[in-house]
Amino acid sequence: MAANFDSVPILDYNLLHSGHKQQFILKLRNASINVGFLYLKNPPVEKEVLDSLLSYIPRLFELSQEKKDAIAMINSPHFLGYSKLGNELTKGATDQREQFDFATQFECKWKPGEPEYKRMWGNAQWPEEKDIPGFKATMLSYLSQVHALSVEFTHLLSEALGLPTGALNQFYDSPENMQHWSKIVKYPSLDDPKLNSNQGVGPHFDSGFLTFLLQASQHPGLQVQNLSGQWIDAPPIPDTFVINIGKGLEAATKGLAKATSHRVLSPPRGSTPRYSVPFFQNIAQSVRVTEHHLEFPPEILALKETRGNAAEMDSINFSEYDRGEASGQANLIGRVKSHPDVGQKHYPELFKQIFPQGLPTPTTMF
Ligand SMILES: O=C(O)CCC(=O)C(=O)O
Ligand SMILES: [Fe+2]
Repeated sequence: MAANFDSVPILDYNLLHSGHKQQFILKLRNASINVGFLYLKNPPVEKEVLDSLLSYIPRLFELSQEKKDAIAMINSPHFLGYSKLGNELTKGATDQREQFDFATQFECKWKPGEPEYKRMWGNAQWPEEKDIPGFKATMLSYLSQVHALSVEFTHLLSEALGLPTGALNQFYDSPENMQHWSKIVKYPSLDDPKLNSNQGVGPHFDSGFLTFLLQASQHPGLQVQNLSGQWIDAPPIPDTFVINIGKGLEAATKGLAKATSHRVLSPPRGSTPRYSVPFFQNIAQSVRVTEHHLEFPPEILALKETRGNAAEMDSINFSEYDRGEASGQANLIGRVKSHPDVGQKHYPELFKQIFPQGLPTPTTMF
């Protein structure tokens, strides 16, 4: 029997600084092995920065269509920029969300002849300062605070999995050689005449190490799939982030830490839009996780056996990690599948391998 879950555990960051670190670590062990998701209450991000970001989000989407299109993702070999509603696919079906993909600051280092995936990291496209003064600075300080938390979290996670504190550092390059992604997402309600399904985002796994999600409005809609395939609600809880494990971390731990499928349902009729801000922690692009071996204590490995494995899931996969691909390549394939038009323009050879028939016709699933 698989160890199933029927809710997402809540871990209080304050436990770490009030003499209860061990309690936190034990909860993190359970969450990472058995659930793949957790809420982090009282995360160490300044309230001022959070409030400022929250107040910018509706204004960002209220920019004119012309200004949004000026920074469209199709301009960017880095898959950064604006995607209009219905421009993104999850497992071939259209997602009903509008979004801006941003990232931590990074100058593209790719040179012709080097692996293509290195071209994927580079400058974000930002709206013009005069159109939304102060937004870029706010977003960058938000990203740098969440980034600091993500580094701390990999250390906590190492301890939770019975490893030395720095054991996961081998998957990282020095900070100036790393880029991490984030995006700001709007899910319109079913009142929007442009919607042709309730798939805010379809069932999927995240690709990287850890995701730190800010649910930026008070809407339910996020759901997490448990081992028997049921969808468990993960509604917004004040002063929390939702943190989940990506396929990269799952592969690096040979399935001990679990990546969990999740999705978002569009807000119902009569509702205001739902907003969210995920931060995706990357690992070094050249790392092949299959070449790294982590030595877990037997009593921790035994917990994986007790958990068991999930039934087959209707979610997109990142099997490239297990096939020995560089993590950058696994991510690039994921991006081309999600944004085929951008892939076709900037990575035509890879695009042809993935979509030999040309641009896919999206399916819808109301
Ligand atoms: O918007 C959300 O709450 C989740 C988004 C998500 O899972 C993703 O973009 O990977
Ligand atoms: Fe996700």
